[in-house]
Amino acid sequence: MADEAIRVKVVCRVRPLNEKERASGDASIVNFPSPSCVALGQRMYTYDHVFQPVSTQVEVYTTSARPLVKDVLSGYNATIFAYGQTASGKTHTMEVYADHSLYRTVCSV
Ligand SMILES: Nc1ncnc2c1ncn2[C@@H]1O[C@H](COP(=O)(O)OP(=O)(O)OP(=O)(O)O)[C@@H](O)[C@H]1O
Repeated sequence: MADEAIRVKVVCRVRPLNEKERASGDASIVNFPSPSCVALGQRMYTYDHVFQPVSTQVEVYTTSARPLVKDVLSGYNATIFAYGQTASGKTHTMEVYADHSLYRTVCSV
């Protein structure tokens, strides 16, 4: 199927370990064998794109949401939703404008 005909895209964002997790000595078991792949031990999961813990809000917005904003402004419908277990970073990813460069990016679409 041609890429433009694929109407649903799934991206995965892996958040960094938080302070509490680091303080308890937790270690990440997630590996990134390719830009679209997450590995948990022997299990591999493939997505349209994978954002590693170092990814920024700007990177996530630019890759995932910005094209849809353009489509919506052209009169098309689009939906973005976040799915994941509690504290996995859904709110952070959807709502946190942590730096001013993102705001500029949003404003300039
Ligand atoms: N990419 C990230 N970089 C830094 N901190 C993050 C990131 N993603 C999430 N966090 C932090 O992890 C914590 C949990 O994130 P968040 O509240 O977004 O999770 P959630 O999936 O919305 O949780 P819930 O389902 O319980 O509402 C927050 O303190 C948030 O600031």
